[in-house]
Amino acid sequence: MTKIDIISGFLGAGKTTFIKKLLQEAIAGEQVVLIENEFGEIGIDGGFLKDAGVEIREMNSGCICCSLVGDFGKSLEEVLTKYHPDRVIIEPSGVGKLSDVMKAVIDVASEVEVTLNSAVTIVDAQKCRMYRKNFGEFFNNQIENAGTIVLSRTDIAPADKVDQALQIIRELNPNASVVTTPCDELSGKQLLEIIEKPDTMAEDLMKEVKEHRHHHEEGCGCGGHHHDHEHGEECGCGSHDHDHEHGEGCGCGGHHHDHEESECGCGGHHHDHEHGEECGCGGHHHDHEHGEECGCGGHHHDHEESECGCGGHHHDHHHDHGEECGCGHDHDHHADEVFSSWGLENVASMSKEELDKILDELAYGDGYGDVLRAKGMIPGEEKGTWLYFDLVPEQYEIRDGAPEYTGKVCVIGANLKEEELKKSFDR
Ligand SMILES: Nc1nc2c(ncn2[C@@H]2O[C@H](COP(=O)(O)OP(=O)(O)OP(=O)(O)O)[C@@H](O)[C@H]2O)c(=O)[nH]1
Repeated sequence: MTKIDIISGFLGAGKTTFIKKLLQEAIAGEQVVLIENEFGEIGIDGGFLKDAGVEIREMNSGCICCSLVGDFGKSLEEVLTKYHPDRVIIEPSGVGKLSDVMKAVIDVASEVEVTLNSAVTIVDAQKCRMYRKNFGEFFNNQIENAGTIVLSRTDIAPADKVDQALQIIRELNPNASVVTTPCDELSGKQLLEIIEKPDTMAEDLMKEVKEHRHHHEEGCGCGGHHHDHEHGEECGCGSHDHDHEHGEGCGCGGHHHDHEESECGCGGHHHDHEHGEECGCGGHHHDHEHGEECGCGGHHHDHEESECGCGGHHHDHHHDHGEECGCGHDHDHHADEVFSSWGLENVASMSKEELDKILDELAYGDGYGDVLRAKGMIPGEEKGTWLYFDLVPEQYEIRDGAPEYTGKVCVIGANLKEEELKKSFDR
């Protein structure tokens, strides 16, 4: 049965680096298909992985978590039937919600014989706190749903940053295995062993799928999206119209739940859940604890220490007592409400010094907006030389690389100043 591994992580966390290590050192003999979902417009990662003989599917036109769920499912099914690979590695976009990607896989698993083998999240040890504070809605979800968390940059991060990151991870997900040893010091095989350890989240979901499949086989045969589940039954099927009885948890990722006796009254897209009930459904909703009412009619609540950067409606609510937000904004934004990307092809040559000056501003200044990730390959001044770069906040590198067919740049962030980017790169 094909194994599916999801390797998630925020923008620039180190997903590709980690996948390359697995491919080279742990699963070299297997037939692997990699499905990459880049948020940026231009697929820049693809090139070097192809050299490893891996079949790559790029999905660059949106986010698996949002509108592409259906397309993603189709793409995954196609890959499975066409290649019958031993393993499919999914690299969701850095701003994808892991729970959504897991649900999309589970959806496919109810139709095709595959198993969700692992859900891994790579977390940048140096920037964990900052990302939780500013982009908690996306960042926390990736941590909360992971079976294994791999801390990246523990080779360069100060010890106190690593401790801080660990503390945050433990708050959000007490159960995941956490790799704190720098990946360079571990072999790919060791890493694979850790991620293949029984992953309760993935296992629980798979159990639900099997039960669901069984239920199907038994004879609904409708092929459609309407199932009734009895008390205490869990479906996890990711479809949209289910009736669940009182107190039942569904985890289905759909949009219509009927639960009695609770009303938030906020006018947002949400589900009603009983006291202390958790839905985890990935729908548009707010979490209100016990008898809390917001009644604001708007869609965003600000919680202390959190900024979403989405430019939307913000209200200040302080949800005390057993508050569950943790980030917060337990409200669903689509990634493209918060983040945008800017890309350019046919970038003209520039000197290393010129590029360094631009990258310095991208990484440390605010002249281009809140830049979270930039990468590219640009012809250097001397004929035949190429400058490759990788950037995350407060960190970048420029390295020499092989000629590409054209110069490309991709920048991802919040509130990007596109005019300024254009002035710098499109000269
Ligand atoms: N020092 C150090 N650098 C790292 C580590 N992991 C990743 N990097 C660097 O961080 C940059 C981004 O790494 P990628 O592996 O491309 O990150 P990603 O998560 O795939 O990025 P996107 O898919 O573009 O969001 C690269 O320059 C890597 O060399 C690490 O553990 N230590």
